[in-house]
Amino acid sequence: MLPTTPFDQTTAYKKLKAHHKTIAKKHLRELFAEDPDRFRKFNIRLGDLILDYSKNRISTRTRTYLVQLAEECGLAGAIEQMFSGAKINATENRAVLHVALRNRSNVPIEVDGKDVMPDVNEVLEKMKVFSGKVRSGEWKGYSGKAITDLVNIGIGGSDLGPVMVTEALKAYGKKGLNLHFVSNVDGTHIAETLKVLDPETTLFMVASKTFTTQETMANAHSARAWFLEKAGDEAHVKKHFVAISTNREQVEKFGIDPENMFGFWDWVGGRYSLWSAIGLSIACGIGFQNFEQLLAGAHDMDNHFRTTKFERNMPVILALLGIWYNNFFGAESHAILPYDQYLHRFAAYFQQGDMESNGKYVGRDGQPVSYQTGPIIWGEPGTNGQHAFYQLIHQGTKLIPCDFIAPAISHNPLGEHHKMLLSNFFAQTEALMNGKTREEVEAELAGKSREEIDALAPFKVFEGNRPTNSILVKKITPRVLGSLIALYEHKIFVQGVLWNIFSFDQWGVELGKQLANKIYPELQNDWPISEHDSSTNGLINQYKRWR
Ligand SMILES: O=P(O)(O)OC[C@H]1O[C@H](O)[C@H](O)[C@@H](O)[C@@H]1O
Repeated sequence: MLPTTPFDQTTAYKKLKAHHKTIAKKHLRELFAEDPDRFRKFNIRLGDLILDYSKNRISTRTRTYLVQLAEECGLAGAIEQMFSGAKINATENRAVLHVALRNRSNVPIEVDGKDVMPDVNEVLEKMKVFSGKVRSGEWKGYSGKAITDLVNIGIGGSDLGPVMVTEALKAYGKKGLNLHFVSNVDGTHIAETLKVLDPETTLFMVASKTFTTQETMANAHSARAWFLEKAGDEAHVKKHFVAISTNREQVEKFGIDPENMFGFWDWVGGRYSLWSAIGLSIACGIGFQNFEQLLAGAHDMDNHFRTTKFERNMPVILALLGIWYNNFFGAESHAILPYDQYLHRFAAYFQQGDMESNGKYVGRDGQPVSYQTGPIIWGEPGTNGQHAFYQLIHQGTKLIPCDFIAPAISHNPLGEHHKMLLSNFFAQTEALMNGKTREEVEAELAGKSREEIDALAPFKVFEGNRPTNSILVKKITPRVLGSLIALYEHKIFVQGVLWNIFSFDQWGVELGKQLANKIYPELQNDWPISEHDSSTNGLINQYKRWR
């Protein structure tokens, strides 16, 4: 179902364009001074999460127009299509049903007339049994010892989600069971990982939706060779290798017992797959009950997203604010800044989630779009970011909307640390909003000569008016994390709908794979190459001389 009017031709877009001219002149300080009730008007709470979006360059009128934009672009219909299993990933002719993976209500969801929930639950049950055995020590390696180390071998969506979540929920980890993640085809990654491992007590999880990804297959073969060097007998492989994939045939070809295969389906996108069997390392790391809590948290957000009016709908509001800066203020990037060390891979995770989903210039009608689509996503945890790149956010020439995320309760309540951390969290959004006026700077420099003040003051003035969202959560529990991830997933979905692009394919990634596959055979001998441009030839030939 394609929208009839392009995004930038809708009535709401035109209204927003005109409205932008007035509101862009306003300072956030003025908006707050005019309306003491902004916090109440611009916050949304769901369970243990609160989104305060009052420090944005918006008024209630902006929100009204943005919501109209969503309505005109057919968002309500699009949400229903996704939840009901329509094949909205049209270029691959697939449904998009990560919501089914965490559908704790078990209400049937059909794809091609078949309810997917029994299959989903069957795999969850298998994950429960397996993770239980690994954690309890019942699962034994070939020499009869319990497993002490799990190595997830996967890349992209088969790596980033499990890494991010197991790091975020490290406080729920199990002593004596260590998790490792190998993704890069650079031999250093697997070599350094294996250095500290013992084949007798190591279990590899080869995670790949397609089971053909070059990097993952190369790492899996090297892991197998390393294992067999000590274990000797091929028959031992089944105690130390499991597969997570949609491709049974390739799994068998690799030599992994189908008994040890955890399946999922083509309607699970790689970057939305941590809720599926791809989350097996998560379930092993934090325990299946906690994994279920993670699913439950996502399900809470799914229900909120599906049923709440757009004005009060967290993912919709986050998405619309992103569109406001991206398409009206010309912002090119968006920073995600968690004030929580456990969330140190959160921004990296959503680099794939967002940029692989919405990094597209062709609309759903096959024509190039006439407006900006997905932003550049980046970020690091606070306070480290403050001492690195915040200078540019405060005083640079670029507008960078930021999401600040923090838990009220720390898992590690050590002395005054958490209060210090949170005082930075609150202070930064306030400072980004207010900036520092010339008067304030002069007051600060009181006592210095007029000459000194005039020389220094321009550099110490901050114009402020930098927009931020604050997401304050009670504590980073599995349930809260589930909601938080689903919040961003749906934000991405909403933006894709409004920009009228296909958010669930990734043809752009294919090019890199094809090109590498073409050059790979050319590196098998020492003959000079002349088939490429002079730069590529020059580099390859130098490499051949040096290696
Ligand atoms: O899980 P796999 O089939 O090995 O795919 C791993 C990754 O491959 C490519 O990079 C895709 O663009 C990603 O979306 C995917 O997550």
